[in-house]
Amino acid sequence: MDDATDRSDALGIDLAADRLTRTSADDIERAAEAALRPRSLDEFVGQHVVRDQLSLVLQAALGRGTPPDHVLLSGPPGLGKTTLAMIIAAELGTSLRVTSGPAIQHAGDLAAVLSSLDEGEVLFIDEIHRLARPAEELLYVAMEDFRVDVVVGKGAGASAIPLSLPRFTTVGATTRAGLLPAPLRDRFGFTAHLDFYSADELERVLLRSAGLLGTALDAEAASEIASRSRGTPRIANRLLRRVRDWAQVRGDGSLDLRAAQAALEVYEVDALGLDRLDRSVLEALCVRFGGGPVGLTTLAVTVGEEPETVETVAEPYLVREGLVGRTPRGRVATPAAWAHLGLVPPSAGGTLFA
Ligand SMILES: Nc1ncnc2c1ncn2[C@@H]1O[C@H](COP(=O)(O)OP(=O)(O)OP(=O)(O)O)[C@@H](O)[C@H]1O
Repeated sequence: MDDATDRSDALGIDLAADRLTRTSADDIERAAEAALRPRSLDEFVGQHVVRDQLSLVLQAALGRGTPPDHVLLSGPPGLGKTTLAMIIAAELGTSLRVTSGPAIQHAGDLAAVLSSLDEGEVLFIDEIHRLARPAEELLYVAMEDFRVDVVVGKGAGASAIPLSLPRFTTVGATTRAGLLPAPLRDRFGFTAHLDFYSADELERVLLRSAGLLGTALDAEAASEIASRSRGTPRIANRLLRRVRDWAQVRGDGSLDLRAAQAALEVYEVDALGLDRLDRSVLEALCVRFGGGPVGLTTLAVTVGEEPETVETVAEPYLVREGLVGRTPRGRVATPAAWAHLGLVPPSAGGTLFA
């Protein structure tokens, strides 16, 4: 049994269910991530307000001996929503069942998951905004009344047989809270939004991860990687693994500033931490559309991505860094975007290199 499986088992995670929703390449990446996941609220770095609020919710529930209210976690990818769901189950001393909106094609799929839950379990629904409407409606009733209505037969002769469920806690995760219908949102007693991490917090994530990987990361290297991790622990951990590769293959094994800078150059992570997708979006905005405004769909087609990927993966960080603005007429490049690409905005003399 590998370390990741070991840790997952320790948290009672239903890996088999998780695998149903993942490709094998994702599995490998997730196994590497799993080994670095914090396992308790105390180990979870940053997000102080969310941690404090959640800790209260969990302690109160434990004190009462009843499952806590349903929890909704929103925020960009890689900020710790899945990790928090696992921590919630671990802190409650119960097991976690994992599924996702796209994995549930029909209401019957969800009914099957719900009816297999044990008392007090945590049901994690990743990408909950992508649940099909009939499944969503079934979930309303399950979350509120701990009941599913199993429909038997078709057409006029169909009837609903109520099936009561054990009390459980839903933890929903979404990168797009705005897409959740109000009736579903209202059924979560606690909602939290995870924000990008500061460089200091990411340094702590990195030093902790390096310790778990059994490597010594020096302070300068930690600071360099943190500043190029787009405020995201998943990216910080991924870059750390790439720096470790570089140090092992091309360096002398030390995870120092030289190794960090050289590896980040090989992997085309620029000074702001922008990756290829971020830069394609900026370049399309500035070079192709003269700085905008341009609609999300057009922008996504230009960079060869789904609009949802551009909107949830690239855009939040570009907006936060002040490189892209969102206006009612579409996305616009800010002066900082032109400067970052080394270009001069058209009003200042055309899309020439500065
Ligand atoms: N607060 C944190 N402290 C330490 N490590 C963290 C923290 N948050 C996330 N991580 C690390 O980042 C990785 C990604 O986190 P996680 O899978 O929970 O993100 P997510 O928000 O669920 O992403 P997605 O929306 O893509 O599913 C985890 O493996 C974990 O090691």
